Amino acid sequence: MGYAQLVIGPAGSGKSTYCASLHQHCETIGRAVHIVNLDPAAENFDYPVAMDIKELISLDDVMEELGLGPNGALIYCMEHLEESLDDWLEEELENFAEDDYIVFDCPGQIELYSHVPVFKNFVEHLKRKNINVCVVYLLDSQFMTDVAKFISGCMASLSAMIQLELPHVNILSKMDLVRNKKDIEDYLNPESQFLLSELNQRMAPRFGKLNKALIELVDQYNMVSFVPLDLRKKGSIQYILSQIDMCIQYGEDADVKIRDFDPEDDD
Ligand SMILES: Nc1nc2c(ncn2[C@@H]2O[C@H](COP(=O)(O)OP(=O)(O)OP(=O)(O)O)[C@@H](O)[C@H]2O)c(=O)[nH]1
Ligand SMILES: [Mg+2]
Repeated sequence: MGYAQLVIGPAGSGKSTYCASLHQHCETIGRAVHIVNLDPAAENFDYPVAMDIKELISLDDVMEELGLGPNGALIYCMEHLEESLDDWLEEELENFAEDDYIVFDCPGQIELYSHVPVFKNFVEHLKRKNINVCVVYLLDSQFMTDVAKFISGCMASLSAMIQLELPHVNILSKMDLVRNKKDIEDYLNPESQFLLSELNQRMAPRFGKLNKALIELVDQYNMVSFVPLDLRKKGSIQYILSQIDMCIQYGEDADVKIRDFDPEDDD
């Protein structure tokens, strides 16, 4: 049984920084973790790259050879990854041990998680290899300044959740930049009534029904919860890691093994 985090979220939300911090944290506590770059445009890394999509395909090459713009080229690269799941990915995964913990640092274009099927198939492939995967969705706390942005962030995360059908942890990144912590706290575990009244206050009355429907949707999926990530605080990344570990049952197998040998079970 292997374990993986799929680190996704909008462009610039802090995915690669999170991966680097996670790597550093794991190194400090003596835990093995392997970070994989899945962004064909990424150039600089603050973590050792255990596996790199650029060895399969690079954005620059695609732009140059096919005359595509950056976004079209990215989609092309990711479609190429999708076609290479059974050979390139399969071979690369052979380099990991069966119970390794892998973190995939993904590109930031959100269409990749809403309607392009590459990650859906990527994840299916990991599941077939007996890897427990958790989606780690990063959202920049700088955009959590009002309810409309919050709802739009929730919708983007929700669409990834529905598409990928995986355990899902939402993270509010860059908490060190938040001046007024109180404003953000309202959004970490918000009450639906609070969101609705905020939204109604902000929008023209004719949006009342839409607001209600949106809030109900978010509420029904029970996903309006964010874990704050403040990289200045040591405990922050540790707490997030423990939440994710719980989602993918990391560490639980070890317990089972110990229990198997419990002398009380021996008759
Ligand atoms: N202050 C602060 N800045 C951050 C934090 N995390 C990321 N940043 C900055 O935000 C910018 C984007 O961070 P990245 O980690 O590259 O974001 P990303 O999501 O990997 O971006 P893409 O891969 O391009 O989508 C960089 O300038 C980072 O230094 C944080 O916790 N605090
Ligand atoms: Mg990145």
